[in-house]
Amino acid sequence: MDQDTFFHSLNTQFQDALPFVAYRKPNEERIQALFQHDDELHETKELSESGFVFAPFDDTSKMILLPLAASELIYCDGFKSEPVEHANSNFESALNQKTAYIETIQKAITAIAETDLKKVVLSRPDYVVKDNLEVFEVFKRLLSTYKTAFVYCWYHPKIGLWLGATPETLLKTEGQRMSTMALAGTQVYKGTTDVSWGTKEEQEQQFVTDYIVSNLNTVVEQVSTSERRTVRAGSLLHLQTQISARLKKEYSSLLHIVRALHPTPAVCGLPKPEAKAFILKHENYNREFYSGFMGELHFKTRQTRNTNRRNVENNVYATVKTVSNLYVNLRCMQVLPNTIALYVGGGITKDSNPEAEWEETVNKTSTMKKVLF
Ligand SMILES: C=C(O[C@H]1C=CC=C(C(=O)O)[C@@H]1O)C(=O)O
Repeated sequence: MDQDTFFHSLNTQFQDALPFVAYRKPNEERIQALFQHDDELHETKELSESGFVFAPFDDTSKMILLPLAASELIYCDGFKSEPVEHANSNFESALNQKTAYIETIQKAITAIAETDLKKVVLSRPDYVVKDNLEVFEVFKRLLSTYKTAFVYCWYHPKIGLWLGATPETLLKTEGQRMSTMALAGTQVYKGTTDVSWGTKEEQEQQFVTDYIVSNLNTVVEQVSTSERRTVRAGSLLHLQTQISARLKKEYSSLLHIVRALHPTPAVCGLPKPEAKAFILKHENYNREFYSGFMGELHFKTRQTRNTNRRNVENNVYATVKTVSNLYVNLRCMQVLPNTIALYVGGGITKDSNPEAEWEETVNKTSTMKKVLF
């Protein structure tokens, strides 16, 4: 489908107040959209259905599903990126937001010194006042600006409207293979990925890798980890380790694996229960879908393989694979009446400097502010 028809269909679905998601996976050309036929709110408890899941941070709250069986799937292959002028990224944050955030960071540093807590990811909403947001123009700007991210626009009339461009994969599964990543540590991109990292960032990222590997050990086998490398996410850099493994037969349900991972110490902390309790007690707002996860559940992909060049017709083997692609909902915004809520956070450890942690969240808001106008 061409770009104009694709965006026209999205607009019609939105005007009709019907649920949809439009998204592009990292480094891919194709934008896909799932249009649900009615406005029913579907929930998934087991992650066993085919469709698009949108799950909150709090793993005791409802995971929303746009079921493939109740939706139409459309594609756009020829999206033309447009140069984006990033003029308006300097929206000011209220001063009292800063004071409150720094106080919470200080409480976290004290808790880390005095209890078993080793790392906690604190976050905050940042509000931008804006009337009549041109949602699909913002979505196009996200698509044009963040090619290596998972870029999405998700809507359900009974839940709300979210957009984002996240650098973090939660989980990919294809048949018996799975992969994930440990992403943490942040610095501003200054023209090169050849940078050095402080001990705080290296330790923070190592916590995430160790946690993922040890938690996965119960549900997978043959775990392998890549070298740690620096990756770019828009105007920021992070440390990343890729982790892959084979699913154990008895644990190959997606829910088992997601439970072993989500919420990872990249968005929650360590130990997980203590970090989560700290967040729920001290953050003073509801994260909802920020730092939750989202993506394709059990999509069937058909792969053809040619085994004999001479007799093509009789030797094309088609295998149908079931794949799931889930991403952590970071660098995202929620569109509210006359206001946009941007959500940003960062990992706090014993070595955190509160002022620098505040600055890190300010830098993270720029991912979204750059595409607002
Ligand atoms: C929690 C966020 O980022 C996570 C992912 C990468 C680096 C992070 C950090 O440096 O703290 C965070 O763990 C966010 O962007 O809101």
